[in-house]
Amino acid sequence: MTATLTPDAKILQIGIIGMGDMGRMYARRLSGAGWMINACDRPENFEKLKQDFASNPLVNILENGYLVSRMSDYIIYSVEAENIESIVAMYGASTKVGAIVGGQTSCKAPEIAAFEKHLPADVQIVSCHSLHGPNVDTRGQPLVLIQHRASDEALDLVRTVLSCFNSQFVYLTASQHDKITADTQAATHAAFLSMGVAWQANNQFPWEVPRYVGGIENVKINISLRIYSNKWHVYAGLAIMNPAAQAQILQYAKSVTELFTLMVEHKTKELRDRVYAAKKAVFGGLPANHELLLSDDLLDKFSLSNVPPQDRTPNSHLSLLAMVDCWCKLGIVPYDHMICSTPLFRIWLGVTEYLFQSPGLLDECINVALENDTFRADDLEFTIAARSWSDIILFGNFNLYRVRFETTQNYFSPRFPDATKLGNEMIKTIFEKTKQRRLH
Ligand SMILES: NC(=O)C1=CN([C@@H]2O[C@H](COP(=O)(O)OP(=O)(O)OC[C@H]3O[C@@H](n4cnc5c(N)ncnc54)[C@H](OP(=O)(O)O)[C@@H]3O)[C@@H](O)[C@H]2O)C=CC1
Ligand SMILES: O=C(O)C(=O)Cc1ccc(O)cc1
Repeated sequence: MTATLTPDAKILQIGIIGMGDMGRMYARRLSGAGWMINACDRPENFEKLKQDFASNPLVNILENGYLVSRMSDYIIYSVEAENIESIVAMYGASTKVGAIVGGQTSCKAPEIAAFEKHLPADVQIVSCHSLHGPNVDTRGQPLVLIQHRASDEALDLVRTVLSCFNSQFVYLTASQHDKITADTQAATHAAFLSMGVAWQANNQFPWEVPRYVGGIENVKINISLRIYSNKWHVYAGLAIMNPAAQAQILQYAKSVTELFTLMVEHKTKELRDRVYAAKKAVFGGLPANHELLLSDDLLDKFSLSNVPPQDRTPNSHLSLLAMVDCWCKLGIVPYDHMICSTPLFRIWLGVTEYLFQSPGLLDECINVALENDTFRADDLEFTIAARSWSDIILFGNFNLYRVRFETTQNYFSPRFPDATKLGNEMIKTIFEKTKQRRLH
């Protein structure tokens, strides 16, 4: 290791390759803590990036990843997962002798494979993953560190640099990371992506529809719009490139289809037995005094709609019934994965818990599912959407994923500013409210 790798020396130079949403957030926060940053995006973005960071003397914008790699002691690749192999193939050989390299991609198997293939043997590998989006307060959020090919000293250095986020470090291997994040993210995203496609297919903006009123509906709308306001490749990458994720998404689509079939066939006993078996598997281990993570009062505050919450229409909540059924079929107890939970996952778990554990609500939902056609057309489109997302992901088709995602993104885009504002508030409030009893 070179002399510059002393943890407390801020002469250490940090490289960031890929100055998109996450790269910029890292550059701002790390330079804010006094670290010197060398950063680049694609060469064609050089001038614009230079202008954007002109007022920050600690961020040195360079033309490309060769220059960043040559000058920096700890380099973070913050690029699209789909392109990690080709980008590391370009710049990896220029990495400064003895430096540490890591990546921010959401799926670690391809990232680590690219590092092993293209980085010189003297380079150490410590990867990371902030388990939240670029606009979330980093404090208290999980930040995974993967000491893959590195000394304890190198891990210490990475920890020292990233400690300014005040996140919660979680130490995992790459394969543990991929397995756990598949459990927390894959089916969660599939559910919200399917809601967006279904609403569009029925040509509706749900906050304008009186039956989409109330706490749980607010969460569905805000989070679905939040996902669609992000970049398509973030979700495509973690779903398509993580083999463990594919099994989850397939099972989610299967659960949606099978439950919907039981609903339209009015198979009361089968539906009830199946839902209650899932409830037992997922929530049966909770202590008797377990307090619900969320309450309707809390969630009623975050509505894009003008309709008062007391006019709530009971919903069949197919997306939530299927989520718990999916966890049950795969033997997943979501509470075991709180160490790798994103804000969206925690909220989604809170909502499922609310539906399954609030007295009377689950029975109301099963009755609506069997006897009431108010949500039938929505549930049909939701089922088709879930199947369609699972096909796209299983075929590994990035182009089709992009087209499908961006079509729905365009449809909802006028409401993104409002939804983002409301979503940030919602995440902040829920985070504060649940701080004392986060389940890890
Ligand atoms: N957004 C999120 O919520 C989170 C994302 N992540 C992961 O972090 C990574 C980055 O995500 P995010 O910042 O959101 O995505 P962005 O698309 O905003 O950022 C990626 C950046 O890398 C640039 N890039 C592409 N090729 C090169 C290259 N050869 N040299 C330098 N830069 C290049 C891209 O340019 P161009 O756009 O021109 O291709 C883009 O600006 C992804 O792997 C994602 O999965 C992790 C946690 C959360
Ligand atoms: O919270 C979520 O699930 C998000 O949508 C943000 C996100 C996206 C990708 C990640 O790798 C981590 C977090």
